[in-house]
Amino acid sequence: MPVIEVRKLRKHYGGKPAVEDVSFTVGQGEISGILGPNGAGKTTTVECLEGLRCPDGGAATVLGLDPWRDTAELRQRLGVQLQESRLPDKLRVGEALELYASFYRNPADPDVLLDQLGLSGRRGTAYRKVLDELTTGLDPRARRDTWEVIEGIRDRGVTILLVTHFMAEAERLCDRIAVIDAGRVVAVGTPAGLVARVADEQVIRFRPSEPVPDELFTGLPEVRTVTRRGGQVEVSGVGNVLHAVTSVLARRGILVGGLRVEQAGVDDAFVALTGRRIGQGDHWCSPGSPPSRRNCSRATRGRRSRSSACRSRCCWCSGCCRTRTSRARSSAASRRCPGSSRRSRWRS
Ligand SMILES: Nc1ncnc2c1ncn2[C@@H]1O[C@H](COP(=O)(O)OP(=O)(O)OP(=O)(O)O)[C@@H](O)[C@H]1O
Repeated sequence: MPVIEVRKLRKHYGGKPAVEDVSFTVGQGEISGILGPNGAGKTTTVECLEGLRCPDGGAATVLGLDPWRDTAELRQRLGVQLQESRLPDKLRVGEALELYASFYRNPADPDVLLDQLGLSGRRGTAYRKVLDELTTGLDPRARRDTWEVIEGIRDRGVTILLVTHFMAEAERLCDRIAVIDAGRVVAVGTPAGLVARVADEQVIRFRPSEPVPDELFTGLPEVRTVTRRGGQVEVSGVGNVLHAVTSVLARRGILVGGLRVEQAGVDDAFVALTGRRIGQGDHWCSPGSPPSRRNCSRATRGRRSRSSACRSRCCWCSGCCRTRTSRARSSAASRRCPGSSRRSRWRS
């Protein structure tokens, strides 16, 4: 039996669809990824699985439990890395662990956790100080360390649902990926399986010596998509697309710099499946890089404050199942969930 089963999940906010038709399963001990651009419905889907939101339609079970009806039981068995969270700044690391341990009938051993996270000896340190230091140090190596922690948890038999914008992260960690766009699952598969769908595709990247209109390439039968990143043009296509593109440029006397030809990866599969690249108007950070003005595209970029959405996404939550509780709380109207016998104070 799958650990997570989602069937035709639907959730609207004020009549506007956030999740229209989401179905996927996650097996025991898998790391399963949910990948999609901003507003795709990832958070809403995960919040339904955590029992934070009541779906308007469809069904979801986690460990055979209904997240909305069996919330108390489910929370004894579910760990969630929230997208944002707050603790008193001066709470000590040991106290924070004891606080969280007090929520569970069979909590994890704090000493083992401290050891696994390289925080032995920090039990008496204020948690904010530890987080600041960790965040500053979350360089590509720290990111890989975090990936190893996640893999270690999986190796102990824990099932992980991971919401991420990082293609490299999804490719490295996930056994399977559900690609969500506009509230619908557009593909489910292994990273290799998704790439295989566009396996015959090549991506050509170059900087032209002068501006070139998209139409120069979109009219070629070999070309599938044309996208731009700054002055760089990316043309994806099949067959002898390299010859077709370079020929059309040569005929116009346009020189190219930084020419690179790549086989398709997961991000190319994403483009092929959704028709757009994560990063076009989305909050997008380069894999393996700490958040910075260069690689964070939202208004929060460049800010280093603790409350920065950019930082919380990039550093702390991109690798983990996460949700946006603040939004859930603020939008919370008391209402009855269809099929539920309980009334909630703050869920919507
Ligand atoms: N509480 C809410 N009230 C109204 N609309 C909401 C609420 N929460 C989400 N939405 C809308 O629902 C849609 C899906 O949002 P959701 O946060 O689930 O997507 P997402 O894929 O997680 O996006 P992101 O990557 O930005 O977190 C978006 O259009 C969003 O604006």
